[in-house]
Amino acid sequence: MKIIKGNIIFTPTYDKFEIIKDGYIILSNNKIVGVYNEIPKQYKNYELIDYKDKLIIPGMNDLHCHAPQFRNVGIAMDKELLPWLNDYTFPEESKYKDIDYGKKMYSKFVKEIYKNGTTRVAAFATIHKESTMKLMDILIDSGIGGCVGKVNMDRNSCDSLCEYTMTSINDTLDIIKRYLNKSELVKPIITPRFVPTCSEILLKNLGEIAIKYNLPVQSHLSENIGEINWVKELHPRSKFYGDVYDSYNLFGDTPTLMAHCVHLTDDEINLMKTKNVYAVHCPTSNANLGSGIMPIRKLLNNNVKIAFGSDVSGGHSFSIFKAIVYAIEFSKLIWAQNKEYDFLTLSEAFYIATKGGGSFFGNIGSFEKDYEFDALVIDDSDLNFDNYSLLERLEKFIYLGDDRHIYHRYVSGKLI
Ligand SMILES: O=c1[nH]c(=O)c2nc[nH]c2[nH]1
Repeated sequence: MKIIKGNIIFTPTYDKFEIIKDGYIILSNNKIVGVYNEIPKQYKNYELIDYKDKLIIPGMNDLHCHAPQFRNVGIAMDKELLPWLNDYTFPEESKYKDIDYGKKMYSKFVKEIYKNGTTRVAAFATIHKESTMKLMDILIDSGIGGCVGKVNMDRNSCDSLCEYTMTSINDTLDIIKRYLNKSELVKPIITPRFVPTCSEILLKNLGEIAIKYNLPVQSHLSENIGEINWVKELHPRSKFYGDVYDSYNLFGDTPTLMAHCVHLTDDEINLMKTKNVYAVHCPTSNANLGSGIMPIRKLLNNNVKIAFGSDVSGGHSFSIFKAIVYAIEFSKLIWAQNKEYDFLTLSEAFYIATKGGGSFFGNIGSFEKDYEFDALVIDDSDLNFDNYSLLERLEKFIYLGDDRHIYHRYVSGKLI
């Protein structure tokens, strides 16, 4: 048992912050027993870690990013999705055939997400088996939790990234066998890159593997109009983009993340809701690649699960705090044009970054009883120069802070 003391802030629900000044979080192993104003008598003698006036908040969950695009973060944003993939992204990802390059760049990537307060991540690797396993090992060593996908693509890619279908399937199976039980915190995830780069036979096999091993799925959905039209051409009988994944058991038959979701049809939204498919909102990427703005209020009104993704390197920031800010700002731009859709509040965005995204991994992202203790300790002393309330301090840190304000990071009860 352990006791953590400080100014505790979290969002059990979308609509409100729970704030406990000088409060106590009681931990039993990696899980939360409760949050209290005073230490209950029976716990008085346990070890206490006193963070004094610092803020203690849940860790950030990044539910969509591309680790092998590390080199390209902050550059090469002058094109829309499909030419951007061909001209900048695929050439960079091809380099991960070289395991030493993979090791070097994946180490930098993991350091960067660690710095920015990400405690759980869902990451795309590349098609390359050896480099993908390196990324998994580096993540395991870092203490950050999450899942990593070997990317599958066997058509419509450059030669260096176009796999033989059977190689794609066998390499995926090999990684699953090696990593399914290697770590409690880092697991494999089935990762068809997106419909245009996956043949039907590949999609069919990946759906079967996901179900057989009960593995989650991650991919891209309805990000860009050119991409959506291409999917229509490739699959003329499908009702909408997500219907292609659905027909191969890759749309909610196991827990599923679909990144972007900018241009969804109403039927697609309904299916996402019915099958509990997460829409992963990647606001900076959607802006940088000119894809559009995810209609977040419409999705929330339709009870679709939402998480945030940094989507590096379409996105230029590793910080999920920045995703919170951009998501709020973009929702205000939509609201300014159409008052039918209320903008996102701070508590809603904070909930999405913590408990919303965390729910993909289990009881993660809140300080309620039985949640795993994933947390950030924030030292905002240089931002806290007047009589700000605790909520104002959090807001100021979210808008103005950076990794230098993150004093400690916990994942599943362990200081990392
Ligand atoms: O933003 C994106 N980044 C990618 O790497 C990608 N691949 C397919 N679709 C994609 N969208």
